[in-house]
Amino acid sequence: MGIPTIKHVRAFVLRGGGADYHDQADGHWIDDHIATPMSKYPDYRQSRRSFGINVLGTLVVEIEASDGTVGFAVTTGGEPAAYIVEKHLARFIEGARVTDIEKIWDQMYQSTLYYGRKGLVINTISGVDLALWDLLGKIRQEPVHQLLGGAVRDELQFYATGARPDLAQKMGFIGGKMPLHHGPAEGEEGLRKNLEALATMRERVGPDFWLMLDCWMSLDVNYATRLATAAHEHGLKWIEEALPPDDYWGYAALRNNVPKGMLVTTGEHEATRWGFRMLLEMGCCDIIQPDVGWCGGLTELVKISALADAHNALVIPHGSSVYSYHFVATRHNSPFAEFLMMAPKADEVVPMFHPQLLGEPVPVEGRMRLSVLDQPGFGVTLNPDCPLHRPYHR
Ligand SMILES: C[C@H](O)[C@H](O)[C@@H](O)[C@@H](O)C(=O)O
Ligand SMILES: [Mg+2]
Repeated sequence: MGIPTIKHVRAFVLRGGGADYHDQADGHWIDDHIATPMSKYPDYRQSRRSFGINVLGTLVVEIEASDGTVGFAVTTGGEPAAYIVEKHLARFIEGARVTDIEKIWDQMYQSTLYYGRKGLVINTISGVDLALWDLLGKIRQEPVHQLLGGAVRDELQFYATGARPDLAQKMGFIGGKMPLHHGPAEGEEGLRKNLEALATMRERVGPDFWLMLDCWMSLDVNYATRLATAAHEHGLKWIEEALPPDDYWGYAALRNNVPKGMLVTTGEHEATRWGFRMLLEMGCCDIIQPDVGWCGGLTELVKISALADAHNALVIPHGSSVYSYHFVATRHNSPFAEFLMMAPKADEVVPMFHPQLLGEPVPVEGRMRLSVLDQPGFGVTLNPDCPLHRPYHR
């Protein structure tokens, strides 16, 4: 029987958590006075939703093959991403074979170069790419990690991102990454509070549990250097995304400045092999953290990971649920993974993309057996209780 072709691609939008996981209600740790590049404006300091971190919402890409199989994926993109899928990218997808993943990726990328390259357009391409991998896995009745060449480990281990590394330690995670709460605009008092928060958590977790700070692009080289230097005495394992993504020169300087043994990490808002080539060749970081739903999808992340491997850099994808789990399982230079604690008080394990995906696995005692991922494709289905809206129906 011939290779099925793609009959339809459909783009829907969803609100309320899920892939746009910053889209949460009041009182959630993930929106509690976290330092950002907007923190210099007091009106936008308390809440990231106030400046629009959740403005896009979730893009759902659904791809239906000629044999009736349907693959899908979710990522951050919402209505503008749906427009790009339906009005632009659909022409490269419909009519292609389900195995034409590389060709479709190249045509989507090259055809949007004049307005894409990073951000929303690459998020959108990522969503289509992930849906194509899900579709191929479902047609071949294989999990995506097998399509990628197979797992290199039987179990994944996770660090937890959230407000409570002390609770994450009790739950069996290998480390805890805390959001930084104060940026340079809050001066010496803010720096002192940042360090007090770290010292308090170190006191609670003891000397060996990994503690990291996520700075979400909010700092400058001098502030980040002072923070890292002072945080060294509290055993900070890595300082994450201290600077804006385009400041490759700043990251290279920061990596020279931080105390020996402290890691510099970044990449969740970087995109494509060319962006990560810059980070790697300019010596910006020790660990790259691409988000597979934002960097170009799985097809691009495979290329990025090979580049990193040649530079002896680890690839620890920014938490993106099953999409990063299947990838991490297959890469020797991805020895652990991120799990974002999406419970409002970071006090229990809930699925990262809750409530959008049925069958979404979660770490147990900070770990995930590979067998949990042995379903066709990415092994999840869309929650029918989430009301899909197709804004650009064709
Ligand atoms: C916790 C951070 O502020 C972000 O919300 C988080 O999504 C991201 O930076 C991460 O590394 O998980
Ligand atoms: Mg981060």
